[in-house]
Amino acid sequence: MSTPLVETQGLGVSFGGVHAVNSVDFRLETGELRCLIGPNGAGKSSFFRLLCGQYKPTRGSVKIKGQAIDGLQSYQIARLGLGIKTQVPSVFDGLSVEENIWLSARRALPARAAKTAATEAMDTVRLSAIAGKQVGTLSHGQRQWVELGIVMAARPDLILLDEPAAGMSDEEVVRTAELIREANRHCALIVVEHDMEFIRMIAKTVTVFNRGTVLVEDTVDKVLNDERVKDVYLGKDLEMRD
Ligand SMILES: Nc1ncnc2c1ncn2[C@@H]1O[C@H](COP(=O)(O)OP(=O)(O)OP(=O)(O)O)[C@@H](O)[C@H]1O
Repeated sequence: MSTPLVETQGLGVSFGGVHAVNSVDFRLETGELRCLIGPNGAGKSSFFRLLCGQYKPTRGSVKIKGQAIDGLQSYQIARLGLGIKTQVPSVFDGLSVEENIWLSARRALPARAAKTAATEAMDTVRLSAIAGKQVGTLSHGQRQWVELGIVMAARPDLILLDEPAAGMSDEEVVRTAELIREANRHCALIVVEHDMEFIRMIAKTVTVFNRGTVLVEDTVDKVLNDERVKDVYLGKDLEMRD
């Protein structure tokens, strides 16, 4: 079997008596698109933070491309090919969409490769029509897409997205789903999201967290019909769009 892009074994982090993440064995292949769901407090954000080195594990390990990341700083983990939209290093409101995306590419790559990567990222997020617009003047949805373009421009192998559809209109959600599928032609993604309809639009495999552990991992249809999943969401609406 080939080396997975991400692999965790027995991964856990605790805060006092709270086991935010507990004994998680997780595997993501190169180029995969995976959604993480789970009720509030299930451990999804903590798991993300462990993957990018923001939290140090209390137990277990995280490997990216076969390399253990313990002891590495976040910037060193980013150099392994990890892009995180919630941590877009710098979005300059006074610069244009294109300038922001180009700067991100140039920070990560030599000049020639940066030009290609920036052009590709602009294509992926379909913002050519507003390439010259100042980012500070954009709508919430457009800004999210610019941020995705900024992450894409650095040519990561894996992007972590935390609730990319939050606060968006139905139309923006559909477009965001399309952009994520497009981004997935270039790299793997792990997406944490509460909006189940959005998950249906993008997901193949879904990992369900509950109380810090992986409850189920399966196709989106099987997961959404799984009695155990329905149980953990009991009393909380599975957020469905009409
Ligand atoms: N830095 C921290 N200090 C103390 N407790 C924490 C910390 N980070 C997470 N926790 C606790 O760990 C548990 C899991 O939290 P986490 O934010 O990872 O869940 P989540 O699935 O992302 O929830 P949500 O969907 O509400 O964002 C919660 O009980 C939370 O209070």
